[in-house]
Amino acid sequence: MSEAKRIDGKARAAGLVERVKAEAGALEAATGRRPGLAVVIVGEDPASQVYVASKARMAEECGFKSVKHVLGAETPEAELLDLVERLNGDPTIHGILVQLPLPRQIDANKVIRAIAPEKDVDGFHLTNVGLVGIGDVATAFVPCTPAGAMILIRDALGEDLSGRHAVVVGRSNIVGKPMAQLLLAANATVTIAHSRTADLPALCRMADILVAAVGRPEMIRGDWVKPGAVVIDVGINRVEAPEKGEGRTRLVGDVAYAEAAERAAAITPVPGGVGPMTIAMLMANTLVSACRAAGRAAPKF
Ligand SMILES: Nc1nc(=O)c2c([nH]1)NC[C@@H]1CN(c3ccc(C(=O)N[C@@H](CCC(=O)O)C(=O)O)cc3)C=[N+]21
Repeated sequence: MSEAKRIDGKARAAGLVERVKAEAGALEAATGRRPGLAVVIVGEDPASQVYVASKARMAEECGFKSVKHVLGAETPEAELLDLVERLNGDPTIHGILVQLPLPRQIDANKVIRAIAPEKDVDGFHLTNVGLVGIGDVATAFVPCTPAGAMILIRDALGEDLSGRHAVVVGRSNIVGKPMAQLLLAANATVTIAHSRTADLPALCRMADILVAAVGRPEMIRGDWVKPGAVVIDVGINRVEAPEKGEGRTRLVGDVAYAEAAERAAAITPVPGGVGPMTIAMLMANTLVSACRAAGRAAPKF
């Protein structure tokens, strides 16, 4: 039985971060300006706290100014909108990320629309969504998770995906839809599947590129994978791990890794796959925003 190549997203992300760091140094040397990233978190969700902490750590690692705003879980929407307005007007801040999900009293769509599109390093604002929609991925801020996944796919298969069938399982605005659009922009033939798709296993077996973004632990089984496929697992699910002891947990993806690895040509692990790439792309987007604000040509990632 042949074993798939394990795609090392952690190492690839570290390489990207090194490049971001070097470019940030060059920007500062030329203009005296440092990229600035503001991360806003509302409420105390422990998982969110961990992600926010790693984003702040990585920003500092890149030599960025990094600010974190932690607001109480009961914060009114108007107060968050005020903060976004202040960050929009702050010339030392080039990227604004409002951690999702938000508490129920806050309309996330309204908040995202309040972020200045040129500081929307998550790529969630309608302007950036529209730019990706028309295929202008060079101008847009592309959402970090699909952007990072796309780099791994290009590493495996090259720039041009003509003739390849990509199946994206999941239709969210933050992963599934933009992922499909990026694959289309690279000339892949794209199918978007979701919970209402008929015979999902059979459809997945047709995929040369299989992207799993459903949020269901190990839902995609080994026999759903076409032999030789490239499998990108976007899922990050925390499950109980009694084998590690009472009350312990571990992370698994949306793909049953060991089974799928027996058939795939290449596959991303969880952890250590798409997750670290997401954070690296956030740094890349923030650097690009700072370069644009300084009127300098931005590097391509
Ligand atoms: N406005 C907004 N933008 C986001 O980009 C955003 C968000 N809200 N809300 C939450 C999700 C989640 N997310 C992750 C990023 C990296 C890892 C990551 O690096 N994971 C590591 C493992 C981390 C661990 O061990 O817990 C890995 O996969 O190897 C995970 C999750 C970004 N998100």
